[in-house]
Amino acid sequence: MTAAADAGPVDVLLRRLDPEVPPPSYAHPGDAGLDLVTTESVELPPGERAMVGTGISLALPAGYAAFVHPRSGLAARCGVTVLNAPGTVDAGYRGEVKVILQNLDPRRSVRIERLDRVAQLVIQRVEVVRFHEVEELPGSARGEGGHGSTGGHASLGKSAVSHGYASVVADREGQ
Ligand SMILES: O=c1ccn([C@H]2C[C@H](O)[C@@H](COP(=O)(O)OP(=O)(O)OP(=O)(O)O)O2)c(=O)[nH]1
Ligand SMILES: [Mg+2]
Repeated sequence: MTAAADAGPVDVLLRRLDPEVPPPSYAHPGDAGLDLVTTESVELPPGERAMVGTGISLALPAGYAAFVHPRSGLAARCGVTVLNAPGTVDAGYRGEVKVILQNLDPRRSVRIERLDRVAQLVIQRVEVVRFHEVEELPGSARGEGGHGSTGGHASLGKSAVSHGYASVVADREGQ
């Protein structure tokens, strides 16, 4: 058993702003996400977004944050995702947790009903860092390579694999 599992659950203060909203709970032991319902009914035409309430507010312990993630079932079935995924709920935030939903289906309108489970909250420990500004950063195996430097996706074609993504972008821009 790990040290984290030994420590047991982290205590989080919860306020329910709507008595019909169930307290967030894990569907199965060991799940990372706590389903969030919405208190609002909204119609989302193709491409549209809406910020909806969840009927809860939290006081997370210092050193923790809650992240609003999409639900994969809603995304796969209806094309509805969380626009700013993952939304960040700061430990000091005392307002209602909101979800910014977007319908990415290009054709179908999606109706969200009050008390539908629309997103999931993942609560995690976060580090507080202190920056030390320097003129030069220490070297590393990766260096400045990024954004596809290790090889392109098949759909980018051969050049992406042989030259890296940066040169594909340059080709497209006619450079
Ligand atoms: O999906 C989200 C994202 C954020 N929030 C709340 C909690 C968070 O602590 C606060 C601020 O979020 P963020 O920092 O992402 O937004 P901002 O645009 O930077 O606003 P601010 O200037 O208030 O920080 O809004 C939510 O309820 N849901
Ligand atoms: Mg902010």
